[in-house]
Amino acid sequence: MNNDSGSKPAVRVRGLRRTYGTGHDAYEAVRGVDLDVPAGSITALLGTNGAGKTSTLEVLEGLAPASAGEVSVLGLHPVSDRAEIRRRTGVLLQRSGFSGDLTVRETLRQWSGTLTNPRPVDEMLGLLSLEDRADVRMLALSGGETRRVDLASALMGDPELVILDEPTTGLDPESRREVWRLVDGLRERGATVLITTHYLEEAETLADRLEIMHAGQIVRSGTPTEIAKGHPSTISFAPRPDVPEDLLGVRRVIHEHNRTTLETSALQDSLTELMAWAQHNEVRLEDLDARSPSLESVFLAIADGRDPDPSPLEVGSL
Ligand SMILES: Nc1ncnc2c1ncn2[C@@H]1O[C@H](COP(=O)(O)OP(=O)(O)OP(=O)(O)O)[C@@H](O)[C@H]1O
Repeated sequence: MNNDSGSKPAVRVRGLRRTYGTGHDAYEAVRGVDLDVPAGSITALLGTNGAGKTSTLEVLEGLAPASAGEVSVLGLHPVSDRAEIRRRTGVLLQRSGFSGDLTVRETLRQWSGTLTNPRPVDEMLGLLSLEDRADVRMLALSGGETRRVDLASALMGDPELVILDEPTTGLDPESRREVWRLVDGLRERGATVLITTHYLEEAETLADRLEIMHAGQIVRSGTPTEIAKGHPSTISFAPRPDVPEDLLGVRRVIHEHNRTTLETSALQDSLTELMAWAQHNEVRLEDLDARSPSLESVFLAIADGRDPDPSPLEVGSL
């Protein structure tokens, strides 16, 4: 693979805006996105439904023009240099564009004919565990199998940059893990990967960097640990309306119908005091759970508007 992008980001986006429709019907789906995808990294673009991830990717892929802003992909312009970018990039769209009449092998063979330096069809069939489906027509495949053919075609040209829009949606847990191994392997080959996903575990497992998008903007950037840092840890148990609210480190006590949750900035201190209170009052805390801040808690806070700092934040640079 010829990765000559040096230390420059493989993808650089500044002030990207994208509007659908015009006049009264205009809707701005992307509202000033800045994004760097470092060369050789796996970067995950995460977001709530309708956050603008696909709308952003479509501009990078040269499928749609930006309303405003600057975009460079492998140092090139997504529209005017589209042919060159396509040669060096593997793209997995959300929807497959292959005809249903051809078999899997015929589909990949046909696709292979459009590439400059394709990896062998049989190698791709093996890589995606599709050998025993090779002679089945595309229309007879399951959703997960179709997704794997799409992925095989995206990776066949041994691309420098791989853009994967929800690569594991519709896959069972085992196939999902296979795809993770495959994506991880791309990093070892020196490729740059930009992936969108709804699965937080996927983003945490795979990505070097996360970009969290909400309502058309990037609201958090950094490694999973950096992003979770600063968010509260939680201690929760079966409902206890009598639990003291002034335990060391506790910022907030949430009483829900089936659970009491303490948010704390000092997990061990709060837990120690809670246990002392429980012992002193002979209280048994049923279904006790204590956890450090997770990407999930940050994501949920963003999704339901509880994000303590909704302004764009470059956590990684702190
Ligand atoms: N062709 C279109 N015309 C008008 N609005 C659109 C169009 N395509 C997308 N949108 C709107 O733009 C917003 C962003 O959509 P987009 O598909 O980019 O989000 P997403 O982050 O990829 O969402 P999801 O995770 O649900 O796939 C949504 O509110 C969507 O309804």
